[in-house]
Amino acid sequence: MKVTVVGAGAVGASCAEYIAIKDFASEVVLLDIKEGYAEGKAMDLMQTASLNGFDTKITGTTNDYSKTAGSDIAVITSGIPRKPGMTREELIGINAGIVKTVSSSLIEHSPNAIIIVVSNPMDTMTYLVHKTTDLPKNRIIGMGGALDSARFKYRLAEALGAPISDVDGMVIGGHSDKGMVPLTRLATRNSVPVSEFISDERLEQVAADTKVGGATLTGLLGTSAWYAPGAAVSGLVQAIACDQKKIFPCSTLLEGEYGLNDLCIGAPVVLGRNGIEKIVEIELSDAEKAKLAESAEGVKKTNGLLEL
Ligand SMILES: NC(=O)c1ccc[n+]([C@@H]2O[C@H](COP(=O)([O-])OP(=O)(O)OC[C@H]3O[C@@H](n4cnc5c(N)ncnc54)[C@H](O)[C@@H]3O)[C@@H](O)[C@H]2O)c1
Ligand SMILES: O=C(O)C[C@H](O)C(=O)O
Repeated sequence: MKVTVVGAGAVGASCAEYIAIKDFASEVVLLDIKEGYAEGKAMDLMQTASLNGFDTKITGTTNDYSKTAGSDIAVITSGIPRKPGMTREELIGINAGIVKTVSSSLIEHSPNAIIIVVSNPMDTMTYLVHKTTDLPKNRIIGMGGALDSARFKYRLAEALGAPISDVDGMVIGGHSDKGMVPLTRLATRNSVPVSEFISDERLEQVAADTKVGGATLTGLLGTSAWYAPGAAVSGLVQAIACDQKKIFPCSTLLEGEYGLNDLCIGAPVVLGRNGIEKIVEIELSDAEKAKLAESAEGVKKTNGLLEL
């Protein structure tokens, strides 16, 4: 199993590290446009192999896509991150050009690869890959919901005073400060609805904190987060590589599901060796449907800024 990660910056390197530590891939290729950077990150990571006990071979290259040839999975993290006070949508001007070039170079050398898009604004970048390549929809996956759901579970555990392993929950919708839809109604603590333990007001606060999870970290760090994003990407890569058939909320092209069309937005999907093997349609309440429709409007507005 060969995995390429384009962008050896904060998220790309974190994702490569988690993939290697889980030891399911034979090879991870890091590619960056900055001279020597991916090679340096790869060497540093390889020097953790004996310490962390993995055999995955990590190599780096400066923009040489021939080194990525034959990849089974390719992750796109290249692009600029936001700074405090910015929205993800403001990154579209620079990142759209990068994602378009990178996806075309990746596919040229790895025509069978499954592409995972991470660069922001992620739902729009995922849509851009659909619009500018001829890959089938199951092989284009946007990562956002897996991360947002991990943040939701963190906030839920905090509010409940419970261990995170006791908590389950999912965030669907757009990966944006306003567009996320944390499904509070369906969140559970060991199969019991969380509303049995905390007030509606506290649950609303959990949802609000989840939605600004990325912005909160950007304010603290001066740039956006990388550990949880990297771990979330590695989870998707592992589900595909190991044909796990796990459900994650991912940005996927909707063609009528949830009453939505012609956009990529977060919805639960089954991930296996063929990428997105099924879009799972869960019964939403009227309030949840309205929030998802509003989120979709926001994503479509950003998609409208693309020069297609
Ligand atoms: N979808 C998500 O949940 C999520 C989570 C975190 C970050 N992000 C996004 O991921 C992107 C990367 O974030 P980061 O913190 O790793 O940024 P970073 O600046 O640390 O790394 C980005 C890397 O991309 C490289 N790069 C730029 N143009 C390139 C090109 N054409 N080809 C190859 N490499 C190129 C840069 O040299 C840099 O090393 C940002 O757009 C950020 O907003 C998304
Ligand atoms: O917040 C950001 O800009 C990066 C990423 O989308 C995140 O949620 O951490």
